[in-house]
Amino acid sequence: MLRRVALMESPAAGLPDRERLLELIVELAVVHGKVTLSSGREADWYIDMRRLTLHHEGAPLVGRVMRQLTGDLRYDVVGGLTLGADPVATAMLHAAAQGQGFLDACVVRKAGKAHGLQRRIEGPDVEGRAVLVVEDVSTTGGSPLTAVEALREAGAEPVAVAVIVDRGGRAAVEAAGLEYRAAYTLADLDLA
Ligand SMILES: O=P(O)(O)OC[C@H]1O[C@H](OP(=O)(O)OP(=O)(O)O)[C@H](O)[C@@H]1O
Ligand SMILES: O=C(O)c1cc(=O)[nH]c(=O)[nH]1
Repeated sequence: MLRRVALMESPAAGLPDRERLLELIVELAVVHGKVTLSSGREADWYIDMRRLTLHHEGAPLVGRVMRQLTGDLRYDVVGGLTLGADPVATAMLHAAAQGQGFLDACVVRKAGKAHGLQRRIEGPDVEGRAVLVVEDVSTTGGSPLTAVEALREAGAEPVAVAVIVDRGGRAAVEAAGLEYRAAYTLADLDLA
């Protein structure tokens, strides 16, 4: 029990994981200024989650917070559309490896590879397995839904979509009949 409490706190700041991760997102990832989003839409701010998910303190926190967010779901593979999803999935794999049980990760390519084994989904085989689809930030929900489609084509069963920050993807994912979980909303980041 003592060990579990210790794992849920960020040693660097002495804060609970969820609070420290939120601090880091605001500090490292939120950028104000004109940007074009993946969907082609214009926006006045951007959340560059790669600055967080590839950060020495951010990555382990991402793994623990996302595992806590999805602790009641049954899945044994985690992954999503490359590139944003990749460090989220591997952080969760490492968090799981430090606890009980196991978790494999996968990477869904944006397009199938033309050489080598020509796989669209990289990593251990996902056929017949329950997969949690993840994202760093979700705006239209298009990226996780592309991953869901590719995983189904490969014979996997996507069980839910989990994102670190929801920028608006919930409606599309839920309309596609999938459960959607977000660790933080725009209100948490004072961006709503
Ligand atoms: O909800 P959506 O409208 O799909 O937008 C969000 C996506 O945008 C970003 O990735 P991006 O498309 O910039 O590509 P990258 O992961 O290769 O950086 C982000 O990592 C999400 O995957
Ligand atoms: O919609 C996007 O493309 C997008 C928004 C955002 O805040 N961050 C990001 O990486 N992508």
